[in-house]
Amino acid sequence: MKHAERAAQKSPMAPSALGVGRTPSAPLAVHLSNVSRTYGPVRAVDGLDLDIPRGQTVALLGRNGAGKSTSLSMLLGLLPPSSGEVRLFGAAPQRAVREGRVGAMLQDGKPIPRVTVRELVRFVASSYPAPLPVAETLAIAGLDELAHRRVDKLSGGQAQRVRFAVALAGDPELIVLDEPTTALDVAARRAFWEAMRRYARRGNTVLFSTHYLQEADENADRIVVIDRGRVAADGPADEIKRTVGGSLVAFDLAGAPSAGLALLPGVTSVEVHGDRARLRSSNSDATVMALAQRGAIRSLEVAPASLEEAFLALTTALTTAPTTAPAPARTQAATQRRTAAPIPPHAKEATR
Ligand SMILES: Nc1ncnc2c1ncn2[C@@H]1O[C@H](COP(=O)(O)OP(=O)(O)OP(=O)(O)O)[C@@H](O)[C@H]1O
Repeated sequence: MKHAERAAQKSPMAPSALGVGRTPSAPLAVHLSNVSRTYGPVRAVDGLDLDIPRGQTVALLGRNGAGKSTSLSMLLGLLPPSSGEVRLFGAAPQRAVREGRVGAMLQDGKPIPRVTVRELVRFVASSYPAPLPVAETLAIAGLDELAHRRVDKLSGGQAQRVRFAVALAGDPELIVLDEPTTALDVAARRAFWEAMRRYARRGNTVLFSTHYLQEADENADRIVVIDRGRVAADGPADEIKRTVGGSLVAFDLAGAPSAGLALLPGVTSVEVHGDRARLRSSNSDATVMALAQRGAIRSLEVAPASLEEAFLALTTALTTAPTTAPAPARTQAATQRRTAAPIPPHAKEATR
């Protein structure tokens, strides 16, 4: 079947084609409304709102302990929220999972010994009401060549693609991936994302968490940054970079003092490494003019902030325990205000 046809079948316009016993289509694949989860005194997720329309690929970013895995577990119905509402395709997550509409690849999970890749995928597919044909699953996951190999004898990257195939076997419309490429080498990561894009091109919805910001930038239509269990930013990568990250202005101090740089127009943070100063600016034109007036333009460079810069501006380093008390919801204006916060000096090490 052609991709376009399959995508059309999965559209809200064609509810009858969704498979035996599936609940009627809803426009949203994912709906989380004011969802919170506490573990004793730790508030891991704190009033999270997230709507994902069908067909979108969304990356969930956040520092260690930000609440990503907890959010994904609640979304999949594996963990009950302390409060709030979780719906997948307009129904309870357990129902969507039972109907095969959701596939997941979580952080844990060991391969079953002594079965081949094809046998495993066939077995998993047989447990769903309307599975994807095994050959199609193997092709999407890039496992044609490995179909006859034992799953417990594969490399880490190959095993990860098998886990992806297992998540695909029920022909889900939504796939949830928790740090899917951790510990994979560059080639294995590339192969994995190619497989994921083949799946997404069929009109499916993808939600993945990652610490590799470049992967999010390259593979997601939309990025949701979580900080202390809340949404700190939500939008296309370019928009987040532009509105949150601002620009980076770097120049050689040439022996001049760095005092006062933080007070220049537009400057929101200052880093000095040896003789090189790096300023983050929300108005690079004004910053450069002011530097020119100081005569500080040796080896001047102006560049848009990377997603990593924006991410660092948005998230708080976990130097202390995660929040144990409710904090005010972060609005768009609050997000903008946070741009003014200096980058914590240790922040670069805190993200991979
Ligand atoms: N089962 C648990 N019991 C107690 N606290 C937990 C439990 N699971 C998670 N937490 C705490 O909840 C917070 C959020 O954890 P979570 O695993 O959701 O974060 P994460 O963003 O997925 O982190 P990472 O990037 O390190 O995987 C952390 O402070 C963590 O220590």
